[in-house]
Amino acid sequence: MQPSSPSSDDIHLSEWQMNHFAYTSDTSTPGQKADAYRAQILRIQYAWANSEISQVCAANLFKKYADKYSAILDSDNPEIGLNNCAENILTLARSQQNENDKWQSALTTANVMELKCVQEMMQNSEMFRSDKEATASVASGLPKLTHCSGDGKSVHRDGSSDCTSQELHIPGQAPALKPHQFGMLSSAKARAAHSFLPVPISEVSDITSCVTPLFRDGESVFSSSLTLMSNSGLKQNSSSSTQSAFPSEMGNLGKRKAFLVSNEESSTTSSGFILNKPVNTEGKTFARSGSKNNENKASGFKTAKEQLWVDQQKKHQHQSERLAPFPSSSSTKKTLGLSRSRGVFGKFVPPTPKQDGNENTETQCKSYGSTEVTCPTDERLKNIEPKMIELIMQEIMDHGPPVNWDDIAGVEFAKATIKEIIVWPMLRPDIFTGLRSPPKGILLFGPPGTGKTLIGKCIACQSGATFFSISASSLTSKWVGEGEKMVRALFAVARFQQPAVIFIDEIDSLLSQRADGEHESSRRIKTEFLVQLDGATTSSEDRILVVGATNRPQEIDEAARRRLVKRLYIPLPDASARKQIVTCLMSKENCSLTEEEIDLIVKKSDGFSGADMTQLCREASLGPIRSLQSIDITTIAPEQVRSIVFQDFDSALKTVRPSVSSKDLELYDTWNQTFGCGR
Ligand SMILES: Nc1ncnc2c1ncn2[C@@H]1O[C@H](COP(=O)(O)OP(=O)(O)OP(=O)(O)O)[C@@H](O)[C@H]1O
Repeated sequence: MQPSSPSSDDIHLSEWQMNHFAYTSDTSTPGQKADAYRAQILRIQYAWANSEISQVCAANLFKKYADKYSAILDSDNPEIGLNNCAENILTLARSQQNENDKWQSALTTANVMELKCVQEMMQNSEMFRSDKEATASVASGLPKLTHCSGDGKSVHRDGSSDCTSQELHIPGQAPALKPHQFGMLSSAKARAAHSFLPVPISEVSDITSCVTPLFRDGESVFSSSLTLMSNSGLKQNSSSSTQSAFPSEMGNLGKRKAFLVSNEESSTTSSGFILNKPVNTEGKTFARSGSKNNENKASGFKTAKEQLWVDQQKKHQHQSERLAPFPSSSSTKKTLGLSRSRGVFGKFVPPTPKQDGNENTETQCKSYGSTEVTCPTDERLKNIEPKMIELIMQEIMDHGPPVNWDDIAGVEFAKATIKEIIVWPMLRPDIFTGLRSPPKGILLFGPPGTGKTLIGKCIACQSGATFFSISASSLTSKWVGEGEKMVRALFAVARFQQPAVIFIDEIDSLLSQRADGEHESSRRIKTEFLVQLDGATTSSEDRILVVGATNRPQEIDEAARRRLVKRLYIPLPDASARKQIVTCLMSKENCSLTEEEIDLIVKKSDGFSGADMTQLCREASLGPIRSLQSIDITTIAPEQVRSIVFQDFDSALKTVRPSVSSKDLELYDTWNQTFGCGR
C-alpha cells in the first residue's frame, strides 16, 4: 500500500508543532523563539484573513502569542532582546504589507519602530557596540536614534540636544547625511532606519511635524496584535509627547479595517488588554469612528500642516489687527477675487468695530479649509454668509500703504472739492450736519490712468475710513449668481466697519443703462446696488461713501447717475502735474536730470496720463542697464550702473505713447460740461 502524501493540513499542523516546540524548548535561542512566535502569529493572521478561523478565535490566539512574544521583545538585555532579531522583524513587517482588502497587517515597519521598547533596546544595543561596530551599523543604515523636539532641535535618546538638525548625525560617521540622501540607503535595515532619521525642521514648530515623514510608507495601520503587545508590558509611555516623536502618528488610523472596528466592543479584556484603541499623547484613547482628522481633533493632535496653518492664521490675524484701527490702501487694485487669491493665508482682518464704538463679541466660526477664523457676530452681519465676509475682508478690504494728497499730482480742483465735501465731514460729523452733511455717492470720471483709484484710496486714508475696493466687472462676470449677495455683504461689512469708503472701479459695467439683451443676473446686481446705495443715502447715521470710477461716464444709467451726486472730472495731468510725477519718481533713483531737461521731458509728454508718465519713467530707468552691453549683469556691482540721463528719456519717448486719444478727450469734456460738477 502506497503511503499517502501529506495533506496541506498535515503540513500546517507539523509546522505549527515545530514552532510550538521552538518557543517552548529550553534549547532554543531567543532569536529562534521570536521567529517561532512570529511564524505562529503570521499563521493566525493568514488564517483569519482567509476566514479559516473566527475573529474571536484569532483575537484570543493573538493575545496568547503576543503575550509570550512580548516577553522576548520586552527584554532589557541587549544580548537577548529584540536587537538581535531586528533584521528579521523588519523583513517580516514589510513582507506583511499585502494588498488584501480584508486584511492589513499590524506589523508594519512604522508600528514596530514606534514601540518604545524597540527604541530603547536599539539604544541599549548601541551602547554595547564599539565605535567600530557603530561605523558598521552606519554602513548598514542604522543611525543613532534622534528625534525632533518641539523647539526644532533633534534630541538624542539620552536627552541631549546637540544637533539642530537639518542633517542626520550618525555616530562614527563624520559627515552628516542630508535628508535628500536618505534615498541612497538601500538595505532593508537602512530602509527601516529611515523611520528614525531626523527631518528638516526649520520651518515647523510642532513636534508632530517631525513625524510625518517618518511614516512615509503610509501604512501606519494599527491592529490588535501590536496593541496587545504594548499592553502586556510594552505599553508606550504615552504621556511623553515631547520625549518621542512617534506616538502622535498613532492617530493615522484611517485604514483600520472594518473587522477591527467590529471587535471593539470585546476589546477590553479581563486581562486589561485594550484592543484596537491607540493611545494618544495624552494617554487617552482615540475616538474610534470618524476620519483621521476627527481623531486628531478629538485628541488635540495636529499635523504639521495643520499647525503651520494655525500659526499662519494667527500671524496674519495679528498683523491685520494692528492695521485695523487705521486701514489704508495698497497700490494693488482689488478685483473681488479676480486678481490674485491670497487664500487662507491671506490678510484676514477680523471686522472689529472701529469708531462707532460697538463692542461686538466675536465667535470662532468655520470657514475655508476648516481654518478657524474669527467671524463677527453683529446684527448687521447676521444674514451674511461667513465665507462672503471673509472674502470681502481678504479680497476687497484694502490694507496697503497710506496715500497722501501730495502723492496725487495735479487735479487740484477735484482734491479741494473732495476734502471739503467728504474728508472734513467724515472727520467732523458733528459739524457737517443737515445741509452740510456729506454726499453718500460720488463719481470720478475721466481717461484711464489719471489717478481716480489713487484719489479713492486717499479719501479713505485721510478720513480714517476703511477702504473697500472692487471692480464692478468682476461682480457681473466672476460672481454671476453670487454678485447680488456680494453687493449686500459688501455694504453690510462696510456698515460694520464704518466710516467706510467703497470704491467701485469701472462702475459703468455695474450701472450701465438698461439694454434688451441684459443678463438677468446683471440686472439683479444693479438693482441690489441701487437699493444699498439708497439705504446708505437715506440712513443719516451710516457713514459710508460710495466712490464710483469710470472711463465711460456716458454709459451710466440715469437713475444711478442721479444717486452719485458729485461727479468730478479727473483729467489728464497738465504740465505741472507731469513735472511733479517725473520729479517725484526720479527723486528715488540715481538720476542726473537738470531742470531744463525735466521741462523738456514734460513738454514732449503732452497728452500723457499719470499712468503713461509712470511708464515713461520706468522705461527710461532701464536705459543705464541696456547700455551695459558687454558687462556681465550677474557680476556687476550696483555702483557700476550709471545714472539716468536725458538720453534715456529721449529713447523712452520713442516707445511709450499716450494711451488716451484726443477723440476720447472730447467726449469727456462734453460729458463734464453736461453732468460734471467741476468748474
Ligand atoms: N495724478 C497722478 N499723480 C501721480 N501718479 C499718478 C496720477 N495718475 C496716475 N498716476 C499713476 O498711474 C497709476 C494708475 O493710476 P490709477 O489707477 O489711480 O488711475 P485710474 O484713473 O484709476 O485708472 P483706470 O481708470 O484705468 O482705473 C498710479 O498708480 C500712479 O502710479
